[in-house]
Amino acid sequence: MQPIIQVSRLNKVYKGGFQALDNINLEIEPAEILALLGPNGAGKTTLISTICGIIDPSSGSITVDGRDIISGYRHTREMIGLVPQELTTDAFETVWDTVSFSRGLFGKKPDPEYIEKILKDLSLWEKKDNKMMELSGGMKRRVLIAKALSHEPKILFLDEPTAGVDVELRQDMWQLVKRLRESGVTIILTTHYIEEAEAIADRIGVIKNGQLILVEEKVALMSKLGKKQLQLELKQSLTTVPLELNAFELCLKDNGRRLVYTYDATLEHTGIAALMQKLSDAGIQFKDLKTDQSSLEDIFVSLVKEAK
Ligand SMILES: Nc1ncnc2c1ncn2[C@@H]1O[C@H](COP(=O)(O)OP(=O)(O)OP(=O)(O)O)[C@@H](O)[C@H]1O
Repeated sequence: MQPIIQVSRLNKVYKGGFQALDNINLEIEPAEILALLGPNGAGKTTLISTICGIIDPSSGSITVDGRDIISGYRHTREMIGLVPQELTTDAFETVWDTVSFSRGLFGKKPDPEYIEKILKDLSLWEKKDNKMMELSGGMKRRVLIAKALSHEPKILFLDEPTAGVDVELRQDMWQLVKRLRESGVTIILTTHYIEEAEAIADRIGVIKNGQLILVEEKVALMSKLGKKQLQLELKQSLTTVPLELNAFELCLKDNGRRLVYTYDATLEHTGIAALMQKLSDAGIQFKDLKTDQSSLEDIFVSLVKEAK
């Protein structure tokens, strides 16, 4: 299948010389949900703004639906809905007017039935005649999503969609994103919340210092979560791991005072019983033992550290 978005060797150097994107290559499939994770200032907003045509790339190319975003700007921009991070709406306009106006900006004929549907989907129907300034922060954020969907885009970018929203609204948004994907919309979101990526993404990309340091299927990434570590604090320190324990690929830490065994917790036979037997045969005694499980958060933190 042809990717709906293809980013090749993309670089962005801002005026003043700061390189915000460094040789980004990325393909996004139709109707997938891609979550972009990364620390503050990593380049997430710059990347999505460049794909949306709001920021000019310094070099490299981007195609959307097979068309170049610069030479085919009209078509590619029409394909895209963008929900920005900042709340930018006219305080005195009503919900209905602001959403309808956004549709008009794309030269689409008015379609009150469609606008009604999205307002209902976003639980905004009761507020359709309210002025923007009369809405809560979470509602304003939903209006931004309604605006982004007003011209029926095939691709939706959400820049930190649930920053500062309550747990209930966050769950609603996740449901909405999944429903949109089921209707064939491709979704790219940036987030600081690892549990958000875990809950809805098909793939996860990690950006650090303008570089895409990883893009992986969430399931594959999560399978790494099945890895657990058994930490054995030894009574007497070792200088090396005895040969007869080679099969367990143990790691010796803390100047030989700690042995670490990494195993797959999802397997029926973890190898722990066999390890215990071998340790006893070798006369290795331990004072204490504990297990650690890596979370997506650990994986993320270590990836970001490694990339320094
Ligand atoms: N117009 C600009 N001129 C110069 N530098 C900029 C400009 N916009 C962004 N930057 C810099 O580019 C880097 C990436 O910013 P960007 O907003 O893309 O990060 P981000 O990953 O979205 O961060 P956050 O999670 O904080 O929103 C930052 O160091 C930022 O200061």
